[in-house]
Amino acid sequence: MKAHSGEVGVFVRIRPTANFADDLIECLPDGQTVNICHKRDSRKSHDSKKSQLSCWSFRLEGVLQDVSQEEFYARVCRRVVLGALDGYNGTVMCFGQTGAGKTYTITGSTESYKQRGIIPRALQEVFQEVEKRTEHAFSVYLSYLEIYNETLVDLLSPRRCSPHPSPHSMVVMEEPGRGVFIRGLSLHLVHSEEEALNLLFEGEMNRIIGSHALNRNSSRSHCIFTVHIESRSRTLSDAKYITSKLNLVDLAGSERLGKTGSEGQMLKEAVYINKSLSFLEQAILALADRRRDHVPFRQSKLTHALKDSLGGNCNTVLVANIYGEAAQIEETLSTLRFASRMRCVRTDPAVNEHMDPAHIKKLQKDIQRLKEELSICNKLANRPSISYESLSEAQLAEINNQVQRYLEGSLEEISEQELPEPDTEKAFEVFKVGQGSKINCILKENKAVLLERRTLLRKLTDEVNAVKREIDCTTATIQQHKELRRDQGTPNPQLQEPDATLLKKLRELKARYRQRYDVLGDIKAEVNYCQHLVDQCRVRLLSEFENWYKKSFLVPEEELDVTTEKTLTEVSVPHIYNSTNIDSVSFSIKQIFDSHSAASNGNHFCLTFVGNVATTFLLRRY
Ligand SMILES: Nc1ncnc2c1ncn2[C@@H]1O[C@H](COP(=O)(O)OP(=O)(O)OP(=O)(O)O)[C@@H](O)[C@H]1O
Repeated sequence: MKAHSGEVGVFVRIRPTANFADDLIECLPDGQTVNICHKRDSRKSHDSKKSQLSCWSFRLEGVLQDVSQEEFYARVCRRVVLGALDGYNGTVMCFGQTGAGKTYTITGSTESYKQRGIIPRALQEVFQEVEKRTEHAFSVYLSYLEIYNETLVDLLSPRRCSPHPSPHSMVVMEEPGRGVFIRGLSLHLVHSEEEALNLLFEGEMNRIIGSHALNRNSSRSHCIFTVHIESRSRTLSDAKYITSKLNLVDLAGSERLGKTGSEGQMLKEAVYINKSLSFLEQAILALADRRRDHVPFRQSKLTHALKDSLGGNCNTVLVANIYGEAAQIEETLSTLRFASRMRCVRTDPAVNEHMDPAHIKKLQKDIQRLKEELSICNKLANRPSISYESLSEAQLAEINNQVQRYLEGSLEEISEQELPEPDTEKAFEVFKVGQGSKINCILKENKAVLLERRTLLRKLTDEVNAVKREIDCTTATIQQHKELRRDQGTPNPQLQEPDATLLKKLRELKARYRQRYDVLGDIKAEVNYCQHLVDQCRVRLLSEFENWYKKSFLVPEEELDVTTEKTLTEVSVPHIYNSTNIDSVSFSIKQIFDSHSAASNGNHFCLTFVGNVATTFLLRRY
């Protein structure tokens, strides 16, 4: 799903009633506008029967009247649910007066499957998607929070059965990287729609039982059902994973205190509800006002718990439930005012991506192990040591140079194998002019022959292609002549003079083509053979270098017995300077070279030149 950057999606849902106030509520055919007319008693008028008519127009994302639960879910919630599976936080929140249909919308009617609400449909969709999206491994957790009179209640708490459940142990917390969460609220891992629905029913049941036990009205609380989703790629073994929260919120009904005539417990409940809804409204006003940099989220448990679920990086949808009877017109009006304010809240949904440090460590270990395995495989396959490290600047420059020359045509092939590891680069140069000089010379010669043969091959190919083009052209001309004469009705077209010349030319061209083609075949075979020789030489050069390098640099110190005077062994210089950097070897050799004899560790060495190259040296020890 694409992030819907913009404003909060605000929808109006009208509860069906036989007494719909047609004269006061008008839903326009655009499906987005609802007009409300309200007759108020005129205070100024002495005649109490006289009343003033005021009208308001509200334009929202959608006004839904007489829509089924299925259609409502599809139009309003599906995108938010799918977004949550892609890593976007989502909130669907129902607001409205008591009895306007919030619970019906969020949970649905228990009477029929068809009338199930947003939560069961969202759970079904989540698990259907989890099945479909096989390239990701999903973990789904559920939590169910109730806020009653500023007290947090865990509707799925495993400790609910305890005789002293402690509702005060839960606290709304905020942590960088984790956002807002409720410390102490239980999270339940679910693997299927069925498991998830069982938890939903359990939570509903706990809500009813709790309200009976504590003598309170179950619909006088706010409820937040949250689906926590975590997903990791099964195909990419990266340490990234995404998380999201899908909050499905059933707010307590808003109502006027005076209207209900509540007292006692009911009055207390109504005061708490109105307070928290008014704080919600204040938070929304602050969110909608871009000049404000402080939003008073902490004024109530509800706003604090919903801090990162109202606008911001969240896909937020508000459902304003209204009851379209004339007696409820004031509540309808206030619900729609709240809804239109919510429309001004901006959202900028973003995927919640995280890095897993434990996974990074595991990947580092895997890389190390794989490198070791690879190195063993290379050794067993007698392959020269291959570097899997990123290339040095010098190597990159060399590759660029080779590519450039290849494109210009002065280089026949780009040779990756000739780029040894940075540590061994200098050693390789020494080896090529020293012990490996013979095979290196052969390689160079073979390469030169290969280059020359390839150039010839290219020349011949061009020639053969040119002859072929000429043949095609001559054939086409002869054909054109034939057709022209046939159209003109000229007798015996084959014997025309111009054609005889063309046919002769065609015969000559074909003969040349055959001859050149045969030569081309021979040259191709030669190129293949030379290529084979070059490859062989290259492998030999590199494997000999590897052996030399191992002997020279990697032989353990204790194996170096230079005290036996009798043995006459030829050792290359780096062997003596075991594990010494090649620069210091070159420097030391220069010193030895100056004196033509050297004493090191009490042993005598004699410097020998191989060929005429001063940089090629062997030490003879006695
Ligand atoms: N769209 C609808 N279609 C059919 N019946 C509905 C619809 N909306 C609400 N009702 C019915 O209206 C009654 C009141 O709805 P509901 O309990 O959902 O209201 P509420 O806003 O949650 O109230 P409260 O704030 O008291 O919890 C229920 O019997 C419900 O089945």
